[in-house]
Amino acid sequence: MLEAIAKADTLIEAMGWIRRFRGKTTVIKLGGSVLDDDNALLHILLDVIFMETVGMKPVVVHGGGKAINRALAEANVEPQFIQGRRYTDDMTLDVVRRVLAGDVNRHLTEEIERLGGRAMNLSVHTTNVLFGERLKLETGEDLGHVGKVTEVDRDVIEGLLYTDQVPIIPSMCEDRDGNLYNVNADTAAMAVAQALGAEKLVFLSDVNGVRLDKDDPNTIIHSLSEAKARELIASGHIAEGMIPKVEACLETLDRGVGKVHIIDGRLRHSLLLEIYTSEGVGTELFREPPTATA
Ligand SMILES: Nc1ncnc2c1ncn2[C@@H]1O[C@H](COP(=O)(O)OP(=O)(O)O)[C@@H](O)[C@H]1O
Ligand SMILES: CC(=O)N[C@@H](CCC(=O)OP(=O)(O)O)C(=O)O
Repeated sequence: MLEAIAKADTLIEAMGWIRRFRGKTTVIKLGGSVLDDDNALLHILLDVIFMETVGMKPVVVHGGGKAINRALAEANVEPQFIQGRRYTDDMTLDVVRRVLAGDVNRHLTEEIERLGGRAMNLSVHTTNVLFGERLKLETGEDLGHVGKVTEVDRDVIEGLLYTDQVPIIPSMCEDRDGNLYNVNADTAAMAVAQALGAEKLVFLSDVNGVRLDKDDPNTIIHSLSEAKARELIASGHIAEGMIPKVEACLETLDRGVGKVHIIDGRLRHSLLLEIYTSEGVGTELFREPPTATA
């Protein structure tokens, strides 16, 4: 009996948070690292279903870099990255379309349905909602079929949210002529969060947050200002895959998304802990208010 009462207490405690976020959109970015961990993924998807059940509006944008690497290895193709983006030739684009917009996208959708939630896959194989153009690097290097999102079909996404379905969106886009592009999933999530004016954008990765020393979890920075983040990128403390993630966070804050977090997808219920506890988990990025001039 006491145990049941404690459970009821927990529900009552959560009521304030549930009220606060009911009807608000949260964009959740799932990266290759958590997509590859079945146990972590199970608990993330349960959290997503819980959010949807209590009236929040979760939208999932996903990558699948590791699954793409595996499929390329089977075809004896060595992955090639330029400034954190995958060089994407015709053959690689076919793999990205099959693996990311096909297998991974379908798997996530089917898992949510299997666990009792409702989800809809919005990919280039079904209904595409991400439109864009070829990405040109300032250095002039050619990335092949790599794109950036310039337009998001809000109506389709909001239509699903209205009918309590979780949209599942892979990081590919299409241009006006029907050409397909491979998009970095962090930047795709950023574009979706901006277009929807999301309350929150949460990146689920395989680290506990942004760290001062990338190999030491104890050096996590819980609250990171824009100026400090830029300093850490310039000094090399923020490196590799964390660079596009932090840059996407900063650009998102510039465009009116309420809160941006990088959290550990392997920590059980990290998504719920982020939303329903005052301390939160992981790293929250923020912009300093403009300093008043005399
Ligand atoms: N300062 C840092 N703090 C935390 N992680 C960092 C940092 N600098 C580089 N990283 C690396 O960034 C990785 C996360 O980026 P990435 O592998 O692209 O994740 P995902 O697949 O989840 O998108 C971490 O596993 C870590 O190795
Ligand atoms: C252009 C580009 O680099 N696209 C990425 C898209 C997937 C991705 O970003 O996946 P993660 O989030 O798992 O890293 C790629 O081909 O790997």
